[in-house]
Amino acid sequence: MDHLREIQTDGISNPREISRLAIDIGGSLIKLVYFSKDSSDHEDPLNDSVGVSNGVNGRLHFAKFETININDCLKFISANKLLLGGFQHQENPTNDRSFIKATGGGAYKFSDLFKEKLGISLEKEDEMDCLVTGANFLLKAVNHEAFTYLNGQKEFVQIDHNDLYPYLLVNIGSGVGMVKVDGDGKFERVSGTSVGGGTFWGLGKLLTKCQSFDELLELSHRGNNRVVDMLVGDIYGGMDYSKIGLSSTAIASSFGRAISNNNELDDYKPEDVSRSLLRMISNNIGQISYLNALRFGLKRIFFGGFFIRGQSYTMDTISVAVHFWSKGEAKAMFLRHEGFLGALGAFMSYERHSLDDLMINQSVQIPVDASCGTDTNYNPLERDLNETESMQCRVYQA
Ligand SMILES: Nc1ncnc2c1ncn2[C@@H]1O[C@H](COP(=O)(O)OP(=O)(O)O)[C@@H](O)[C@H]1O
Ligand SMILES: CC(C)(COP(=O)(O)O)[C@@H](O)C(=O)NCCC(=O)O
Repeated sequence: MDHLREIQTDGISNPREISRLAIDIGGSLIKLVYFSKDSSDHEDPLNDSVGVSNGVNGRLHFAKFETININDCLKFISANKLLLGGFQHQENPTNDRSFIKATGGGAYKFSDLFKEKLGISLEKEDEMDCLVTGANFLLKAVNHEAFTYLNGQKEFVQIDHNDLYPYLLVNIGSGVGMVKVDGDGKFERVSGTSVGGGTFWGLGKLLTKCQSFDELLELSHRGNNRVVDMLVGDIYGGMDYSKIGLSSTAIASSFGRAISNNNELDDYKPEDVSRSLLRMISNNIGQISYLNALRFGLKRIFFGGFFIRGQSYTMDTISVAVHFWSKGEAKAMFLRHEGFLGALGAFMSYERHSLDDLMINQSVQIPVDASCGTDTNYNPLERDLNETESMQCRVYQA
């Protein structure tokens, strides 16, 4: 995890310019979102497009840590002085923060630890609320946020703000939550499954003995699931079962091949096991998602959560499942800031409350000019942003 810290510190040129931190502490990962003011920026009273004044230019930064390494996260916050208000600090130097917005189960579990180690309270925001706020924010404010992925082709989706709702939001974290979203703050958690990212990582670790999630993913790239999975053709003597629409190469039973001989786990290559597991879990989530979309007549399904990690195979499997089961009626879409929805929602929640004590009435409006990675050689078609992205944005005074 150390490398994550190094990468993330790169973006902070002047720690005193950091302000407004929000945190999402999940079952597997801790996600941080924080704002840094551009050092050259002067508060600008002009903002004709949204009718508010005193905007501050800066960047939103994203960082993540494994929840089991929470001490690394605490050190990162401390070392980079993320708890000190940056631009508001100059105006009122005595106004140090005493709380940060936090969501996810860990906001409860680790509340005392934050108080003890950083002297800060975690102001808890509901996880589902934050997920939806984060997703709506990204879909409305960020160019090139949502994309489809089918047959290796990534295609960005133009979001029509007037025709965004309803949609199904599927967050694949440790477990999986499925939320029907009808508008800003209007949503219902309609389903979920415990077979999610934690299952892939946990089972994968036991079966392959690999040491990190990235290693498990790496293994899956090299694997062949057909060695482990039982295909329709294995059962039907190489033939399709065309009467019910199953080709001979369709998986009839994930891991089913392991019963057909006397092989032990050691007889299988870890990469084949990893690939089969990834496919099984992705396919299952795709299918359950489609069934829930069907329940409510939803055509659009947005997938978030760090299980996805921008992985072609994962996205392709989910997309194929949605496409297959819906007969092409429903569309699977993915989000570039996949794992940061909750943290972004918590960040946005500063706006919804009185910030008198905290921010001298400063609040984030949806940044109409938000765009991603503006000053790097950014190519949204090629980059996986999970680790290093920051987003140009503007914070407005209410
Ligand atoms: N570096 C990583 N370490 C552990 N799990 C990871 C990592 N990157 C991606 N994952 C996957 O992402 C899942 C967690 O996704 P996330 O959206 O952060 O959920 P949570 O809020 O439950 O932590 C893990 O269960 C695992 O499948
Ligand atoms: C309990 C949770 C909301 C916690 O969120 P997470 O840390 O997994 O992102 C999630 O794991 C979940 O929705 N699990 C599925 C439980 C179920 O519906 O069966």
